[in-house]
Amino acid sequence: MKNHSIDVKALKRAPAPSPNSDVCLQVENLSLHYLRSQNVALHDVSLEIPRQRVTAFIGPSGCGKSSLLRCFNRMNDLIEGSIISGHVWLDGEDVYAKGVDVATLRRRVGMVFQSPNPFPKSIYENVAFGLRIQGFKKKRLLDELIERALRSAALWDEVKDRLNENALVLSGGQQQRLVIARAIAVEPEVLLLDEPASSLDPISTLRIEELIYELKTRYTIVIVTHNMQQAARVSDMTAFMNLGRLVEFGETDTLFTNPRESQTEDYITGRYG
Ligand SMILES: Nc1ncnc2c1ncn2[C@@H]1O[C@H](COP(=O)(O)OP(=O)(O)OP(=O)(O)O)[C@@H](O)[C@H]1O
Repeated sequence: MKNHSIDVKALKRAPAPSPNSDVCLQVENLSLHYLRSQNVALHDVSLEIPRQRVTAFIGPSGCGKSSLLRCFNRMNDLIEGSIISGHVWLDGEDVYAKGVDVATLRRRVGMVFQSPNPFPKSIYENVAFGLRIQGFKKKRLLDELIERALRSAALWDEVKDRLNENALVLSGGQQQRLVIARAIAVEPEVLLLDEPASSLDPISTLRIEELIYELKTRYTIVIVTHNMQQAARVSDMTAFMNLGRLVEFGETDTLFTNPRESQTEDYITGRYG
């Protein structure tokens, strides 16, 4: 893929941080600016995302939550005119280093968006998609891996007898679990969830939240949510952002019950703005 939008020169070389097995993603002095936008989207953000835990990004609309999430698998590369500086390290590897294979990075750091976006193909083919790209061809192995992914996404029992039906006939909640199955089929290390339940009804939302709880035993999960109750329910760590800055980051229980910063307190108590 042509990398036309990242100002690589702006990324100064920095020594790799010392490896820490509890930390999956390290973000260091990360700033991001979109040429088409007046505001700086991210301003000097530094934080460490713990491994196999759920980290939630909360904050008012436009504060940079999704932009930060997209830096983790270089989805911002796809936005022409994004200028980034600072560092993101995945397991000690610089995500923005010259020569990084972005397709491999995106396999390691999977992403699920707000609206379910299955391909207009069968349920089976949706989950097979990434596996085929990875070179899996044998039907028996594919069947096994697809069943495993659908079971992990708590969808197998609902679709096992209709794997050849078009994915678009599934309900919104089922489609979102299918997209999660598609992401986890290729065994990523990190799962980025950008408001994964915001278009779903309360029961489907609950299923996604239960699923997140189960998946964190195997994956590092980062979720963007507008729903503070959801952040409090599903996450271990929470980052509160405002105007492109990371205001506060800490254990979810502490951040919601005893925030350090008055801005955080104003936001979580609804006094913001
Ligand atoms: N593709 C883009 N092109 C130009 N500017 C953008 C683009 N995407 C986001 N921005 C700008 O970057 C800033 C941060 O946006 P971002 O979507 O990351 O915030 P957010 O906290 O996720 O918002 P929301 O909660 O409303 O989804 C905003 O000022 C936004 O207008």
